[in-house]
Amino acid sequence: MYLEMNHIFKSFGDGESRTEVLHDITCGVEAGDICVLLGPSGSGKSILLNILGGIETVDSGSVCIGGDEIIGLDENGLSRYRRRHLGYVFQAYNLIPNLTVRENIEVGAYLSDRPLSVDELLQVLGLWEHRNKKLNQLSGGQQQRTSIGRAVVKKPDVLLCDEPTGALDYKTSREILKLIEDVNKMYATTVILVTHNDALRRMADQVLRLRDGRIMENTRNAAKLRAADLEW
Ligand SMILES: Nc1ncnc2c1ncn2[C@@H]1O[C@H](COP(=O)(O)OP(=O)(O)OP(=O)(O)O)[C@@H](O)[C@H]1O
Repeated sequence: MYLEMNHIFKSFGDGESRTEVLHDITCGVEAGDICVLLGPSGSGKSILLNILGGIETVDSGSVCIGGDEIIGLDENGLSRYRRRHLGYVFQAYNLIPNLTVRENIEVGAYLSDRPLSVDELLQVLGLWEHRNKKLNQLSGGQQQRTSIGRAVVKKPDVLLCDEPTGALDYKTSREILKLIEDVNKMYATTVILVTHNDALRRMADQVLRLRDGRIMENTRNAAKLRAADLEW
C-alpha cells in the first residue's frame, strides 16, 4: 500500500473532558486510487485528513507514505513532506484575493522543483480565458478550479480534498468532481476525498466510511462510475 495508517488513536482534552475522536484506525490506500472518505458530521473525517496532511498530531499510531513514516517528524521534516508529497483542496478555496488566477496557481508552483506547466494546466482546468482575472471576478466553481490548480501544479503524489464541492451547486459540483477525476487519471495522483455525499462512493476505487472515529466500512469498487455520470 502506498499510504498506510496503522492503529491511529486521537483524542482532545484531558481527564473528565477527554474525548476520543479516532479509535484504532488501520487501513491503506493504493497509489493512484481515488479513496472517498465518508461519514456523518463529527465522525472524524477532517481530523484524519489533517493527520495525513501532517497538520494534526496523533496520540499513537503510524502513518507511512511510500514507506516513509511521518509521525514524529519535526516541523522541518513535516513541511518538507507537505511540500514534496501533498496538495490540499478545501471547501473554502483559501486563495489569495489580490492575485489573479494565474498568480494563485504560480504560488503553488514555487513550492515544487518539478512543477507542471502553468499554461498547460490552465487549459486542463478550463481557466485559460480567465487566467488574468482577480478572484472577485470569478464564480465559486472557477475559484475551486483555481484552488485545484494551485494544489496540483506542484505535481503532488497525493491530493487531499476536504469537502471540495461543499459550497457549490449541483452542476458545478459535478464539473469539479470530473476535474478531480481528470487529475487523478492524467497525473496518477492518489486522491483522498472527504465528503458527506454518499453518491460519491460510486466514483471511488476505495470507500472508507467512519462513524464516531471508527472505520465502519473499507471496501473496493469492482466497477466505478465516471464522475460525469454521478447523480444525487
Ligand atoms: N481542536 C479540537 N478540539 C476538540 N475537539 C475537536 C477539535 N477538532 C475536532 N474536534 C472534534 O473531533 C470530532 C471529529 O471532528 P472532524 O472535524 O474530523 O469531523 P468531520 O467528520 O470532518 O465532520 P464534518 O463533516 O462536520 O466536517 C468532532 O467531534 C469534533 O468536535
